[in-house]
Amino acid sequence: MSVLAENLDWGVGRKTILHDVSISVAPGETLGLVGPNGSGKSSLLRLLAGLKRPRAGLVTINGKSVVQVPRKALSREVAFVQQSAATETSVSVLDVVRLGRTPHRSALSGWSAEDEAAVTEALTRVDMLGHRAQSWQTLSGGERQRVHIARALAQSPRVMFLDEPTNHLDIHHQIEILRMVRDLDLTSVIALHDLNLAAMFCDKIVVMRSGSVFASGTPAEVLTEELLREVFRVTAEVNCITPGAGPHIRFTP
Ligand SMILES: Nc1ncnc2c1ncn2[C@@H]1O[C@H](COP(=O)(O)OP(=O)(O)OP(=O)(O)O)[C@@H](O)[C@H]1O
Repeated sequence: MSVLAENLDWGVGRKTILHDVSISVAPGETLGLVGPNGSGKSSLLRLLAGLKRPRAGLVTINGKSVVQVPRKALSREVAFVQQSAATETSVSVLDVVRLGRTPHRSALSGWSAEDEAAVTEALTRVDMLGHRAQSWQTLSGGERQRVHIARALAQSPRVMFLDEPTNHLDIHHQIEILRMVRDLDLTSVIALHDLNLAAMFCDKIVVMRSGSVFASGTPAEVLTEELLREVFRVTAEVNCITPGAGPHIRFTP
């Protein structure tokens, strides 16, 4: 499914938070959203997921305006892993991931073998099946993050929005989660702070600055030494070590 944002404006009160933002994600593509703190990445993801309405502009997923699709129907296609999402504390890991199946069930339908298979597969993919009976409250920060990703996967979405999904994760799980999202047959938009991971796993990168798109393109086109200096205020060497792979950034003191 394609995701298209056209000329989005959004703000709170008199404050403009996003201005004239346009992005386009082709079916199956993984788009990385990068930018300094406060540049508007989470706000843009909320607009893309239909949780907020833009003041101007339009978000369409597969040609349909997200704010016009009923929420349950949207949840069958679109999953959103939000930053530090909260969960009721007195539930098990399995309960949390089972919630991901809600959009696919009606009031009358029982728990099906398909639901069970989706939950088991999601837990396996994030390496949390062995924790399924554990209370969510007792999980570590990285384990909680992986369970929230599993809940989104259990939705069997065709589009996924992820807000800093690698937060709290050790380097093995950072790489595994991003590899999995890239390799799944879905369209994804991922807000990320680690520019080397963005270069490794994203087909395209959009760089946000002060609520607007500063640059967009392939990692090699976008992640230049000049852009890193101008947008992120860091000096770095950018090298393409392996032909065909993304650029590698070495930050210099
Ligand atoms: N509801 C709100 N009311 C007032 N200001 C807001 C609101 N939501 C976001 N902002 C402001 O909008 C700007 C963009 O915030 P946003 O969370 O989208 O940035 P971000 O790029 O995701 O940042 P970070 O990298 O720190 O997570 C920030 O300055 C933030 O303080």
